[in-house]
Amino acid sequence: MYFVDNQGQLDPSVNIALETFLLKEKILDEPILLFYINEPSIIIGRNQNTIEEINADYVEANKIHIVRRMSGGGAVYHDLGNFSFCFITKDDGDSFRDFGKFTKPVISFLHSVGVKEAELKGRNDLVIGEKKFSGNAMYATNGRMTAHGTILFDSDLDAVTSALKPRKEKIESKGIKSIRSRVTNIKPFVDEAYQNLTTEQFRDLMLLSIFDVETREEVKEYHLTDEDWKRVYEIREEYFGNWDWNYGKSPKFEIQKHHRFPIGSIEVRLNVEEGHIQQLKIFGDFFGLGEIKDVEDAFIGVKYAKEDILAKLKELDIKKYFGNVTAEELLEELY
Ligand SMILES: Nc1ncnc2c1ncn2[C@@H]1O[C@H](COP(=O)(O)OC(=O)CCCC[C@@H]2CCSS2)[C@@H](O)[C@H]1O
Repeated sequence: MYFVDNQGQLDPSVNIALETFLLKEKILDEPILLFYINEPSIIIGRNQNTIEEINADYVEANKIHIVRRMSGGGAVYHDLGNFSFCFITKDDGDSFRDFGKFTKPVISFLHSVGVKEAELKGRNDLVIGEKKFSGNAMYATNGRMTAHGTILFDSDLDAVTSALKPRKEKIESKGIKSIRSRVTNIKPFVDEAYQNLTTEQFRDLMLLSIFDVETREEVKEYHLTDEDWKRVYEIREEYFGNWDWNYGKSPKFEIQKHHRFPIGSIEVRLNVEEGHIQQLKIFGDFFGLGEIKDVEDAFIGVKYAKEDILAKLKELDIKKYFGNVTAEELLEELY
C-alpha cells in the first residue's frame, strides 16, 4: 500500500478532487491510503438534494463549504477536529457488501489506543455504544473503488447538528435522505497518554498503525508531482469547486412555503430541476394590480441560488404585485 500526503490541504473541494484523481487517473500497482482534514464543510452524498440537507442560514453565517462527493449515502459535517480516511484500490466486486474489510484496521487502531468499545454497527457506521463517530461510504468506477470514512475526533458536535438541521418547509424529492444519528467524538475515550494529541497527531498515529510500522520514514509513500496537482485543480474546477455540481446536480424537487405578512399571507410552490426553477406558483390574498403570472413566468429558468433570486426580485417592480413587502422578505419565501 502507498500513503499519499495531501500536503495539508484543508479545502474540501481540493481534497475530494485529489481523492477522485487518485481513484480515476493515478493507477498505482498497490492500494492507496489518503487522509484529509477539511475546514468546516458539509459533504453531501452523490444523489442527495443539497438544499434539503443543509441549514442554509447556518451555512451562510458560518461560511461552511458545501461539496457533493462521488459516493452515495448521506450528508456529514467536517471541521478541523474531524479527519477522513480513504482506501483507494481495485474493485474486487464484493466490497460493497463489506465495509468491515476497510474499517477493520481503523477499529484495531482505536482499540489499541483505548477506545475498546469502538465497533461497526449496521452497514456503515462506527459507533461507541449508541453514538456514531464515523460514517462510511463507497464509490466504484472502471474497476477501481474508494472506501472512505470520517472520524469525529474533536469536532464541534453542536455544529454537526446545527449545520445539518433539516429545513422547516416541505420539500419533496427523490434525493437520498441522510440517516441522522446521535454522534460523539472519540477523544474523550482514548487512553490518557493520547488525550492531548491534536487531530493531526492522532491521524499520524493511525497511519503508523495501518502500515504496522514504528516511524513515519518506514511508511511507503507516493509523492504527488506538480503534474498531478495540476490535474487535481482541473478536476476541482470541473466538479467540486463548482455550483453546478455541488448544488445543481440535485435530483429535481418541489418546495412549498407559506408565510403570513401583516397584510396577508402567501404560499409559494417551486419546482427545481438541475438547479434551476422550472415552475413557480404563488397563491395569496394581498396582491397589487400587476398580474402575478408575470412574476411566476419571470422566474422560470432562474438559478435556484440566493443571489440569483434576489437579483431577479430587484429587477422586477415588486411593489406593483406585492405592495409593501420588500425583496428581502420575499426572498425568504423563495429560498
Ligand atoms: N463527521 C461525521 N462523522 C460521523 N457521523 C457524522 C458526521 N457528521 C454527521 N454525522 C452523522 O451522520 C449522519 C448521516 O449519516 P448517513 O449514514 O446518512 O451518511 C453517512 O454517514 C455518509 C458518510 C460519508 C463519508 C465520506 C468520507 C469522506 S468524505 S464524506 C448525520 O445526520 C449525522 O447524524
